[in-house]
Amino acid sequence: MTRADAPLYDRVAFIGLGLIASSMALAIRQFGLANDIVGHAKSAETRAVALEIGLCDRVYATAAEAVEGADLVVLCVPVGAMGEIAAAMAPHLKQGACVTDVGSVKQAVIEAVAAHIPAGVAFVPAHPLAGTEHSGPRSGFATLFQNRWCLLTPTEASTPDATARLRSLWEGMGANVDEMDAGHHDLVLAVVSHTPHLIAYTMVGVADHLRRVSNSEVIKYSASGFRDFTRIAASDPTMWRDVFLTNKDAVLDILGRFTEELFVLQRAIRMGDGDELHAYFTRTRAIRRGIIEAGQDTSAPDFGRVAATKKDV
Ligand SMILES: NC(=O)c1ccc[n+]([C@@H]2O[C@H](COP(=O)([O-])OP(=O)(O)OC[C@H]3O[C@@H](n4cnc5c(N)ncnc54)[C@H](O)[C@@H]3O)[C@@H](O)[C@H]2O)c1
Ligand SMILES: O=C(O)C(=O)C[C@]1(C(=O)O)C=C[C@@H](O)C=C1
Repeated sequence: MTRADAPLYDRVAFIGLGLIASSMALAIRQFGLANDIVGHAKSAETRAVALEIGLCDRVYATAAEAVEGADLVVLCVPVGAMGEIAAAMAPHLKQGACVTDVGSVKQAVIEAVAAHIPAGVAFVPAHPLAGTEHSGPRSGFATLFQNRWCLLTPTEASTPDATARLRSLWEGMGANVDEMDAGHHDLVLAVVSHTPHLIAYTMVGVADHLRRVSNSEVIKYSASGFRDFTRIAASDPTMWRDVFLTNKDAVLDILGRFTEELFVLQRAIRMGDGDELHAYFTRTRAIRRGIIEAGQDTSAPDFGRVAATKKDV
């Protein structure tokens, strides 16, 4: 990636200075996508870190102060906190500004935020499909979004100009951008991200109940599959609590289907039905290969890897 010919925004304001905001701030600086970066974090310690490591030019103790004069406002807080923040900052937004967010769930964010957006301000929800299990201002890195998807779910308050500019920002940070309906987004993410996280949390919980996570055996022998589950299960508890509370219907739908599939495999194992198991695993292997052939970044140890055979990784 090279620097942009001209910055896309004069001032960008980040509300919440964790993994996604810090990665965006670093990428925006590296690729010259904005002139001025400001931020709001609740904690004085986070604000101090953001200045110390050069994420922000200025930091503010309130969202209202941070958004004053900003051309782009990026909400980077857990999904459950978006509505409260939107209400507090709304009267201070500049005319002509664009508000976006990076929440992992889209319908709930739109419901919580859209009503607060004043006339003359655009609102373009977004979701980068990139992350790690780490949190906070020191966890970001400028290459997080390279060759990853960012999904935009435009609303009635998304003007074509604001949407096109935001698309350019994500492309400028290395992402591939698609647009889709928020409800469809939430269903797709329930399949590819939310339910897999729940399964990882559950599997680590099972091992914990067996009292073998903290003692030597599980740690010592968890070289591959289980270790990937523990990475995922180390993700931020607040963020994921909010994801499950706000994408409830889609997750419960996919979880129901997951349970049915699990019973199919459970029955095959009980009945000694090797053909069923082999056919099933052949289908899942093909999915992994399809992802690789489609050129998706599989560098992070992810669910595709858990579902693949050892020969593939
Ligand atoms: N971590 C991921 O893998 C990932 C990927 C894509 C999108 N997201 C989404 O991005 C958003 C941010 O996630 P993150 O990983 O950067 O989290 P993070 O925990 O690293 O950072 C979140 C920040 O928000 C702050 N915050 C929480 N409530 C707040 C409030 N009421 N007012 C002000 N600040 C508040 C926290 O103090 C923290 O600094 C979430 O909505 C999440 O769903 C996360
Ligand atoms: O790689 C990880 O650690 C992630 O969990 C990232 C991941 C995902 O791929 O499911 C998690 C949540 C997001 O909303 C987007 C991306």
